[in-house]
Amino acid sequence: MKLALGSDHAGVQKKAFVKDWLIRNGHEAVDLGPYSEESCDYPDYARKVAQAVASGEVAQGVLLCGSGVGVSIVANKTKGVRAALAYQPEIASLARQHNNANVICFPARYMNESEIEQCLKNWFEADFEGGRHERRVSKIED
Ligand SMILES: O=C(CO)[C@H](O)[C@H](O)[C@H](O)COP(=O)(O)O
Repeated sequence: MKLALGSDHAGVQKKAFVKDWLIRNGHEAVDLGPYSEESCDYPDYARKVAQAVASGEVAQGVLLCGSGVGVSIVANKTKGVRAALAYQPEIASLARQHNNANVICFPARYMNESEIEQCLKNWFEADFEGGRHERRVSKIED
């Protein structure tokens, strides 16, 4: 799968981990920045990732900031994006199963690499369940 990645300075190290993990697991990772730990503003990068997902340039996105909250707020302002803040593996599964989320957001300052890895595994293993959830997701799009 082709994914776009973005963060702010707080997420840049864990973004590198996610990028490496994605490539090792057969995905294509488009890193939209930032590329250093110099202080920057998460809306700039979250918007880039959200637009890449909404345009169909990539299938899904991964965003990181200190708490994960800022990037998820920004990404969810782009029509067609359903960004989920995944802070534990079950939430990552449910974000796909119930919400058909297409962007996963991580709190880089509050999760270690192993916790992020388990969330990524769950995210890719889970499928949207449709049914009653289809109706609810349609209401989001409306
Ligand atoms: O936007 C955030 C909160 O939702 C992120 O956690 C940012 O990474 C954080 O605000 C950055 O803070 P800093 O003090 O400028 O490093």
